Amino acid sequence: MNRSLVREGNDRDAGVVEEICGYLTEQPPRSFFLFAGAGSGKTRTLVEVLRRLTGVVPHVAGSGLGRQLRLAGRAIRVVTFTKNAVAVINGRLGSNDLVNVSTIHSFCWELINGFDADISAALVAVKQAELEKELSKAAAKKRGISDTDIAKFAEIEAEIDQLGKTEKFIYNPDRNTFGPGAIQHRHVLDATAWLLLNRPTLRTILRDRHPIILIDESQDTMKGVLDALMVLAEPRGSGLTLGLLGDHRQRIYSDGHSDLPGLVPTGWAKPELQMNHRSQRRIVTLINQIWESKMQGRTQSTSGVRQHHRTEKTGGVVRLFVGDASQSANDKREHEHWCAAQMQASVSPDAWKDGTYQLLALEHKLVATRGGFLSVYEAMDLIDPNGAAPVGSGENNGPSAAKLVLDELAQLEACIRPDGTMNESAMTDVLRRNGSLDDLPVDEAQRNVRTDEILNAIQKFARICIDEDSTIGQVIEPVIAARLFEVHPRLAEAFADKSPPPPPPIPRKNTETTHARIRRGWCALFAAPWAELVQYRRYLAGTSELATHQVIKGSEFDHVMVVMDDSQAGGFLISYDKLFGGKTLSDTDISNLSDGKETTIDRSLRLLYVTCSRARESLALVLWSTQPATALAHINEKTGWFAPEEVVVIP
Ligand SMILES: Nc1ncnc2c1ncn2[C@@H]1O[C@H](COP(=O)(O)OP(=O)(O)OP(=O)(O)O)[C@@H](O)[C@H]1O
Repeated sequence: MNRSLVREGNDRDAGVVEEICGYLTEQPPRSFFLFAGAGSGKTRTLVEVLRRLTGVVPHVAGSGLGRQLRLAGRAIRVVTFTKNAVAVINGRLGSNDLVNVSTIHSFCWELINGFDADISAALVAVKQAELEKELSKAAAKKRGISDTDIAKFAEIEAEIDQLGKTEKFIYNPDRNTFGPGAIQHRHVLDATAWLLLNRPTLRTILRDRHPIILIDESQDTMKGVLDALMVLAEPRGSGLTLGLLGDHRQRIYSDGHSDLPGLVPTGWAKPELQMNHRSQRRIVTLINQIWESKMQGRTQSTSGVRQHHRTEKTGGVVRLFVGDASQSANDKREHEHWCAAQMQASVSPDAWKDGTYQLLALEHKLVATRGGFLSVYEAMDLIDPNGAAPVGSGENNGPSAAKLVLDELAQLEACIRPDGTMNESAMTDVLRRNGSLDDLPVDEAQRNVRTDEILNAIQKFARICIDEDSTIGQVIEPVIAARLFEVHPRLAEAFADKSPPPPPPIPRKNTETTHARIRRGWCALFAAPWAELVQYRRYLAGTSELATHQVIKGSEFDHVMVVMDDSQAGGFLISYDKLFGGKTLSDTDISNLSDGKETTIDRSLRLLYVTCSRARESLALVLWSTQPATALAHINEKTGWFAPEEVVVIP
């Protein structure tokens, strides 16, 4: 179905809702891929389609579909990337029994939960494939299979054995689950993808429940699940219709397909949203230019819809600040404040004050450095790499084994007055809430002994807590000794073990067993400053003005500063310095390029695209380059992205 009317201005996309309703109500219905760029109003489009298909807004074909769904007890399934997105769609849609909205994790778990024997078979098959991959990787090593490799194989084999024996699996889509039978997010997605392809009953159940599935952020949706659903949706009329919404320019996870639009079957419809309702003209122009730039080192195509800004959004301020990467982290932080002051002078006196702009960093380690909680973050990352940082798709509570320091002790610390004394009534509340007073002895004398023990421990805790030099190990010592709270067995065991940490592995030379990594993490956590926890907890809770690109999916802010500092990024997959010409391409980049494989430039460009497109009004890009003069020359002569007055040298 083509849009019969050519629309202009802000109404350019006004026909897309009707177009999609048409595809989904045709006989047989037609799957589609909606190309929806940054700020294009994807959520609004989705909600308007759902309203029409379920009879909330009168629509002739839509109300017919709604009636059929209701009579058959079926519902349209919407899969989104974050819990927040689920809440937004449900909020806008209102109560509607013909639509189920959930994250991909909940969707998959609802589908497979209870089929324990099947989950076991699927996970064993997936792990077996992983083991075979590890075996052939190790066998190909020049120096032969190492002892650590053998230990790693044994770990995987033990996992396979365990999974094969598990009779009941437990899982919570919103947080990491522990204990017998507990499986993690990745397992649930892997098992679902495997089962959809290998168990016909599950396919029938899915089609019976949800004849239409709409998937938001499809560019980042785990390939395995997406592929399985795409198989089920073919041929047209198979009983399952898919609607994928996405923007390949905004792909930031390696889980997603590298070229989703290229994989969409030919019979699918491909509607497009062309507007960017979010940003001012200058920002929209910049993101168009970034995407279209044919720079050296790029393999991904420049395909994608050139966006139009709203007619009334004709302003916007963009600056690129370039400084020397060899400065200390503290100097960089101070200079970033200086950049904010320059932005304030260019934008308005009310903008760019502390707390009024969002700082986006490349990755968690950089945020942790800027936020002053690097030791705690690195330790938590060793303890549980999946739980240490906020990911945006669920509640971020940190590693669950470290709950004592992240939760109960934070509550207790909040009862300490600035002079170091305790607010006793607040403290009693905390103890009561956490069940610490439940088991007081009945005998009065013993009861008094126990209460004294508790009070002494709390006083000691308070004293150590307010000392800025205290380590986490020192603070928790009296708490554990007096058994003030229930302590996770893994924390208790790690604290009791006084052996030194194992040495860290040499990067790219040797691997490390999971056990050794976790042990290093606990040792690092006990040695880390207690004072860092405050910032770390804020970061986890999402209340800090610092964030990484991963958690800002779908978010928007008036003023955004993107800090680009490869030296503190802690990875080699991304390099802004290469993107802006401060560094030349490596041999690996050049070999990837000639093999047509994704390069550092491809990944860095997409990240830049995502971060820049979060800004509504103004955008400051701060590049810390190893060769600032070379980068500046490249920026001015080669990119064409910035006017001369938009490029500022950091003194
Ligand atoms: N038709 C519209 N008219 C006016 N404003 C709109 C319209 N559609 C969306 N907006 C506004 O534009 C902004 C971006 O919309 P939204 O967050 O839904 O975009 P998105 O497509 O999800 O973007 P992204 O993929 O970048 O997260 C929001 O502030 C939204 O309220």
